[in-house]
Amino acid sequence: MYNVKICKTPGNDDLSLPKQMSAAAAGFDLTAAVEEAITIAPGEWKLIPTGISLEMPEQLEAQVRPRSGLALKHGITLMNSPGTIDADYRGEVKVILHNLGHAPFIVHRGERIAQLVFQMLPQVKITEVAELSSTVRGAGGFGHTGK
Ligand SMILES: O=c1ccn([C@H]2C[C@H](O)[C@@H](COP(=O)(O)OP(=O)(O)OP(=O)(O)O)O2)c(=O)[nH]1
Ligand SMILES: [Mg+2]
Repeated sequence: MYNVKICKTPGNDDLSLPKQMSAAAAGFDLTAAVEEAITIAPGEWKLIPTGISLEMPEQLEAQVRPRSGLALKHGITLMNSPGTIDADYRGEVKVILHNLGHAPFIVHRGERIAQLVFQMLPQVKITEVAELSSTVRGAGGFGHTGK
């Protein structure tokens, strides 16, 4: 169990903290901290504040992921899905909502717009070498094994 601290950004005391909607939900739903409802036209994307900032242990990252219901019903996804929240980021978590649907999408204050999933990060050190080991796959990729 990891302890993650959450701070509400000023003016957002009325909003709920990121919340799991079932006992073992992977995601903590994020709410829109827009002052007034805003509209995202079809094809447009907008940066939406969530009203929180985080402090998590360095072994973790947080991913911001779309909600499947909004994707299925309204074509709403995230421009950079999954968004990456670094453990040393102390700013407000924001979400780049992208309307791939055919109708304008209205974001209301307090609406659940995305979800935060915490992940373990392996510690990695990068080393430059002249050559890599050979494998059967080699450089084959991008569908080279067929459909
Ligand atoms: O969907 C997102 C993605 C990022 N961030 C914040 C947290 C993250 O730690 C920081 C930087 O994100 P990223 O590394 O993806 O963006 P960048 O374009 O590389 O910016 P930077 O140069 O600040 O790292 O922005 C969000 O709030 N929401
Ligand atoms: Mg970066």
